[in-house]
Amino acid sequence: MRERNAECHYHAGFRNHVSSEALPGALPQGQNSPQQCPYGLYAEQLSGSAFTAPRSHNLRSWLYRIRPSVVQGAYQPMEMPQVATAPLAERMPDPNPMRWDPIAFCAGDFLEGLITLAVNGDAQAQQGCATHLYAFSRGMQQRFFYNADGELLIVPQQGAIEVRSELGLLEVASGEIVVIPRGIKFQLNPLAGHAEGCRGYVAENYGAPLELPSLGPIGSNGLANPRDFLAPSARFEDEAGDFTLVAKFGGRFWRASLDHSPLDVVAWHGNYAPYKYDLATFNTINTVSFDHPDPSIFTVLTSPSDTAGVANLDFVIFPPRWMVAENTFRPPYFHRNLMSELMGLIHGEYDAKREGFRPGGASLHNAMTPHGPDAATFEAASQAELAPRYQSNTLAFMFESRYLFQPTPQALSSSARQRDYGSVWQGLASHFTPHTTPQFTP
Ligand SMILES: O=C(O)Cc1cc(O)ccc1O
Ligand SMILES: [Fe+2]
Repeated sequence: MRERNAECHYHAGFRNHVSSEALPGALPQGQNSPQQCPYGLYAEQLSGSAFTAPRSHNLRSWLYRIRPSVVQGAYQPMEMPQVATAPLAERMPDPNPMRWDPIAFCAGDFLEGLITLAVNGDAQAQQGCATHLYAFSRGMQQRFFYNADGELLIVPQQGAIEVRSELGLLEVASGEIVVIPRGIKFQLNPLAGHAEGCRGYVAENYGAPLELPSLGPIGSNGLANPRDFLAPSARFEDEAGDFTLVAKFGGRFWRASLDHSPLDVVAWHGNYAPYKYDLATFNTINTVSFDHPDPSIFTVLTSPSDTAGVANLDFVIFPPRWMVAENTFRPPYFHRNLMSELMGLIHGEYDAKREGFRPGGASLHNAMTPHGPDAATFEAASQAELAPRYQSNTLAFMFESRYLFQPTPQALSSSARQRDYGSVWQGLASHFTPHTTPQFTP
């Protein structure tokens, strides 16, 4: 039976090896594939890495389920035209800075409310990512989904969601994130009481699974601490009916019929599972002397590429924090970077932009495109009194990648696009005074 309002139970720790059972004794002891599993369950291994990946990166879970996943109809192609995959048919990345207002809510479910903003890399080469926006208002009902093209990093901006997954239930509010690994079947619904609409951002990571960044000289604690990541406990549905399993595979959507709920895993063990994380638990580190450090100090999770230190995808946040830097222009500096930056705002205001960057909106600054504080921010921060100040009412984030983001045709032509975005810097006048004597402050 479906347990609608069951409590969520979590296992704490990043990518821990978890043993979880919804019925006592459902996990086989001492081995993975006994001749007969407890309760008449089927054993099925789900691997998220090559079998031969180094142990530190080896990901797999053993699922003990009512029916094995092979019990399903044939896959048929289906249309989902608003969701795109890299590479796009026409390759023409654009160096212009771009910004979008929040998109409108659709009356449908999570999949119908998903729109691709920009993509990079090549999904089949397992490089790069897609960035999507979602805005939906109803549950997936009889539909379930898995993504063979990448793992999903979901950033709710408005409205709490529930993720009913094969490995258990996660409830995720705005200010939290959830990561659903490649291949895991799930259903994403508004959490009860959030039917007014759910909106947020998704990074579909084609590359190496997200991991915690190394801390270098910071030491053994700080930034996102492993204990704050939560994986769900086993929880199953033994339900017959007409269900549809939607798969994203090779850049296309497919559907297969099912006569039972695919969320029928009674017990599991392993280290391949969805997880959630509350961004408020991020241990923010910043200067206590002068200057504005690079935003890599705010990295929550990173998907490394084959080149050390050059990420396939970084997930970076700009959380509430104390600003204490002395004799410093405190907001983000003007810059041109190798890495390409796609930003979103969960709530409040972002300190580089006075107006126009709205919660639920997005901005894009591709490699080497100049950007930074808008003219109003520059003028105000150049004159501001530099007392210690708590920067509250803010939670922005960045999907940062070594690969150029290419907006989709629908993002380029969208009415949500702010076509005059570049004008936010054009009021920056010359203040050059060549005939005065500079005042150096040590
Ligand atoms: O462009 C941005 O707003 C992101 C950003 C923030 C920051 O503090 C320094 C560099 C940077 O790219
Ligand atoms: Fe930037």
